[in-house]
Amino acid sequence: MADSAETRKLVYLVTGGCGFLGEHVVRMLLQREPRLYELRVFDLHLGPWLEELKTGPVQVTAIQGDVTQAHEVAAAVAGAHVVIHTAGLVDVFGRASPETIYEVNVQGTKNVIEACVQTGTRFLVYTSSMEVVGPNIKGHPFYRGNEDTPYEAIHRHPYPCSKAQAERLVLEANGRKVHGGLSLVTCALRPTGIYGEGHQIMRDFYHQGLRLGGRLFRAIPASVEHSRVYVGNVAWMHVLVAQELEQRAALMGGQVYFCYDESPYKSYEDFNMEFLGPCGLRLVDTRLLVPYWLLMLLATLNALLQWLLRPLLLYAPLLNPYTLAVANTTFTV
Ligand SMILES: NC(=O)C1=CN([C@@H]2O[C@H](COP(=O)(O)OP(=O)(O)OC[C@H]3O[C@@H](n4cnc5c(N)ncnc54)[C@H](O)[C@@H]3O)[C@@H](O)[C@H]2O)C=CC1
Ligand SMILES: C[C@@H](CO)CCC[C@@H](C)[C@H]1CC[C@H]2[C@@H]3[C@H](O)CC4=CC(=O)CC[C@]4(C)[C@H]3CC[C@]12C
Repeated sequence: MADSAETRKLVYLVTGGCGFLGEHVVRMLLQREPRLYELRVFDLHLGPWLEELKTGPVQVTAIQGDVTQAHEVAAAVAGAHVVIHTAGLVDVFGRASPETIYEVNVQGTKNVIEACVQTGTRFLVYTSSMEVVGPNIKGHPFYRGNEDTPYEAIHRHPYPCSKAQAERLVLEANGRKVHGGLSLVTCALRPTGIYGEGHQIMRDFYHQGLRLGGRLFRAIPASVEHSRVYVGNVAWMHVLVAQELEQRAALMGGQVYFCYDESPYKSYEDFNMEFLGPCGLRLVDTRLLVPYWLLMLLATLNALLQWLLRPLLLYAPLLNPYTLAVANTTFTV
C-alpha cells in the first residue's frame, strides 16, 4: 500500500541536505514518510552518498545550489509541498566573516520564504537553534527552561544574531498568502547542541586528544550543565513537524519549539567523554591548574592571533571568548 504510486504524492525539499543534520533528515524522510514521491536535496556541496539513495522507490533529486541566490532557491522550491530549511553557516570559530554568516543565514532564509510565496509552497520548517535564546553575553544560566521561560536573549556574535533574525522572519511569514491564494504555514525548531554520527566537533576533540597522548584537559567545571540532543532525534522531530503542519496549521503555525531529547545533562566536555572515553581518551582534571581567568586570557589571545594572522592564514581554534562563554554557562531545556 505504502509503496503504490497513488500514495506517493509529496515532494519535499531539504536545504542543506548534505550537512551533518541535513543528511539525517534526508535519510529519515526516506525511511519514515511513505507518501514521499520526490525528495530534493539542495546543498552548496553535494555528498557522493546521495547516489546510493537514487535506486529506491522515491525520486531523489540532488540540486547543487546556493541559498543566497534567490533564483536557484526558487527553481528548487517550485512544485515542492514542504521545505525543510536546514542550510546554514554554523560558525562560532571566526572562520567566515560576519557578512557571509548573515548572507547565508538571513538572506538565504529570506530567499527560501520568498520562493515559497512565489511558487505556492505552503509548508516551511526551519532549523533554528537554542543559540537564539542563549546563553547570553551576561552568562545567565538557563536551567531546565522551556519556550515560555523568561530569559534576556542578548547576543553580539554573528551566528546567534543571524539565527535569531532568520527565525523571526520565518515566524512572521506564517499566514502570508502564497501563489494560488492559500496561506503559508511555518514552524521553527531550536535544537540544543547536536551530537551523533558525522559530528565534526566531536571528531576534532578526538584528534586533539590523540595529539595530546590520549588525554583531554578539563577546562569547564563539571557543574556547568548543557542540553545535548541526538541528531537522529532532531531529524525525526523535523519529519514529525513537517508531517503535522497541514493538519495542525492553526496550532503549530508560527510556533517555535525547542528540540531536545533525554540525553543526560552534563558539562560539554563530560558529555563528549561518554563517547571519547570508550575510544580510549581520558579527561584530565586541571581545574586547579587552569583557572577561568587563564582560560579567558588564552581565549582572548586566540582571538587576537586570529585577527593578526587573518591576512596570512586562517587561525580558528575551538577556544575563543565566545565558545568559552557558551561552554561555561549552564543551558538546559
Ligand atoms: N550543529 C549543531 O549543534 C546545531 C545546528 N543547528 C542548525 O542546524 C542546521 C544544520 O547544521 P549542521 O548540520 O550542524 O551544519 P552543517 O554545516 O553540517 O550543515 C549545513 C549545510 O548547509 C550547507 N550550506 C551552507 N551554506 C550554504 C549555502 N549558501 N547554500 C546552500 N547550502 C549551504 C552546507 O554545505 C552544509 O551541508 C543549521 O541551520 C544550524 O544553524 C542548530 C542547533 C545546533
Ligand atoms: C572551552 C573549550 C575547551 O575544551 C570547549 C569549547 C567547546 C565549544 C567548542 C562548544 C561548547 C558549546 C558548543 C555550542 C553549543 O552546543 C550550541 C551550539 C548551537 C548551534 O546552533 C551551533 C553549534 C553551537 C554554537 C555549539 C558550538 C560548539 C560549542 C561552542
